[in-house]
Amino acid sequence: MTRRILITGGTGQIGIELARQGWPGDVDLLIPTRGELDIGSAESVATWFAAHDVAAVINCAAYTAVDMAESEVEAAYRANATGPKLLAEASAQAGVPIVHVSTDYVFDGAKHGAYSESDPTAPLGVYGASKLAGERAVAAGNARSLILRTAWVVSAHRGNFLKTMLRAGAANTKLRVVADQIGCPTSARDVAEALRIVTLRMIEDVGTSAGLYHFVNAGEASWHGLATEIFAQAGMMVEVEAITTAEWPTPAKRPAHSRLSTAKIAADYGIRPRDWRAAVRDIVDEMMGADT
Ligand SMILES: NC(=O)C1=CN([C@@H]2O[C@H](COP(=O)(O)OP(=O)(O)OC[C@H]3O[C@@H](n4cnc5c(N)ncnc54)[C@H](OP(=O)(O)O)[C@@H]3O)[C@@H](O)[C@H]2O)C=CC1
Ligand SMILES: Cc1cn([C@H]2C[C@H](O)[C@@H](COP(=O)(O)OP(=O)(O)O[C@H]3O[C@@H](C)C(=O)[C@@H](O)[C@H]3O)O2)c(=O)[nH]c1=O
Ligand SMILES: [Mg+2]
Repeated sequence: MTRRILITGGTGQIGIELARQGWPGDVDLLIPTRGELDIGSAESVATWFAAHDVAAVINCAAYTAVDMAESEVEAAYRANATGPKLLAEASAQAGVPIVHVSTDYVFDGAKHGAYSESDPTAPLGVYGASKLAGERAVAAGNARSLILRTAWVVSAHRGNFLKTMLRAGAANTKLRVVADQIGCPTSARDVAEALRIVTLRMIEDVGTSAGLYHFVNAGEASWHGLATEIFAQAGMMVEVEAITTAEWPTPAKRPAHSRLSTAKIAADYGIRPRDWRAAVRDIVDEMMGADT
């Protein structure tokens, strides 16, 4: 029997990589456009689930514009809190698991070690707060739920810091980038692989570990360190000046230290992420080889 998996956010960074994963032959991915399934609309979600039978849901749809969220509060909560709530309830109703993606921005960044799943959350901005509301709605709405927090996602697709740097570096010989925000740069492809593994386990329901998990690539960097590595890998001569957060004012406050520990997903799922530099190399190669 075919196992159908609903993937929302199929045009986003992680959604695109999920579609490219090597799935078992009996898995059929259903990847509706936002027009076909608007996760923020109760009517759209009800209509879609009435018309389709699925074995699991992976929610990669979200409002991800961190600075714009500060002024577009309703839009952020619609996609990041209402949407996950509706999907959790619809999947629970159908008796199937939901895997939901969340973010390091649920933390305030005051901790100096890596955050574990049991650390208290305290988002600094609207994006993080709306994502935290989404996490809670998913956990409350479906007992068979797994929330995967990731961070600093980069890929050859859509908008992300790596693509911003390559574009800015092509137009400027010198850039200024904050060096006092530390996190874990993470490949969308590697997140997608982790999502594939946990989702198949959730469907099979054998010794399944539901709940909260962190997945990021190994190592840590500042945005300045990430930019420097991107230009080195791309062979671009761009001078990257290290600046402080105060020297780059933005509408949203961002966590200073948001490294995530991956000890739990390693222990429960055997997932051991590679170093972020190897992940960046693959993306730069992909972008230099062909235009995506
Ligand atoms: N980017 C990052 O650095 C990080 C992301 N995350 C989380 O990972 C997940 C995926 O992020 P990423 O792939 O980068 O996101 P993108 O911004 O690349 O893509 C967002 C996706 O969500 C879709 N979408 C937005 N609103 C709706 C809606 N109402 N109904 C249906 N679809 C909608 C978009 O569709 P359309 O093309 O129509 O706009 C798009 O497919 C999100 O949960 C995000 O919070 C976590 C940590 C870091
Ligand atoms: C473009 C640019 C940004 N910056 C700074 C601004 C900011 O502090 C930092 C990162 O900028 P960005 O806006 O690209 O990153 P941001 O959108 O904050 O990235 C976040 O996105 C959401 C969706 C997440 O979930 C997080 O994990 C994280 O990946 O770099 C510079 O210092 N110089 C520059 O030239
Ligand atoms: Mg951004």
